[in-house]
Amino acid sequence: MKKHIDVVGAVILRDGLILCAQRGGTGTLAGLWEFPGGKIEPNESPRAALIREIREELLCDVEVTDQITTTHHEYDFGVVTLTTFYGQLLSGEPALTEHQNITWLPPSELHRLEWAPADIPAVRLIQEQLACP
Ligand SMILES: Nc1nc2c([nH]c(=O)n2[C@H]2C[C@H](O)[C@@H](COP(=O)(O)OP(=O)(O)OP(=O)(O)O)O2)c(=O)[nH]1
Repeated sequence: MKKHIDVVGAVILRDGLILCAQRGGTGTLAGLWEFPGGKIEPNESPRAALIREIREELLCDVEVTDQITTTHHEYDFGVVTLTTFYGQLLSGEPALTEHQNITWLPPSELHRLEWAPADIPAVRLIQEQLACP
C-alpha cells in the first residue's frame, strides 16, 4: 500500500490575480508549480493547516474562504489528497522561503505553468470559475 498524504493548498487572490508558487530545486516535484500550503498534521483541521503553512512558507497571514475541490493523485512516492481553498492575504507580502519563485497570474493564464500533476484538476476548475470569457 502506498502512503497517503493529506495536503492543503491556498488559491490566494489579489486584484483578480492568483498567487502561484514554484517548488524548490531539490526534493519532491522540484521546479513544478503549486498552490502554497502543505501537509495536514494529525488532529489539525484543513483550514488551520493552511493558515499555519502560509505563515511558515510565505510569512503572511491568510484568510481562508471557500473550499474549491478535493482530488487524489498517485505519485511514485504516495497518494496525495489535495484540498484547495480560496484565500486572501491579510497582512504581509509573500516571501520566498522554501519556494524558488512566485508569480501572480490571471486565471486564464494558469495553464501556461507546469503544475504538479495533483493540481491540474483544481487549475481547470479555477479557470472555469474565474476566467473571463
Ligand atoms: N503545498 C502543496 N503541495 C502539493 C501541491 N500539489 C502536490 O502534488 N503537492 C505535494 C507535494 C508534496 O509531496 C506534498 C506537500 O508536502 P509539503 O508542501 O509539506 O512539501 P515538502 O516539500 O515538505 O514535501 P516532501 O518533500 O516531504 O514530500 O504534496 C500543492 O498544490 N501544494
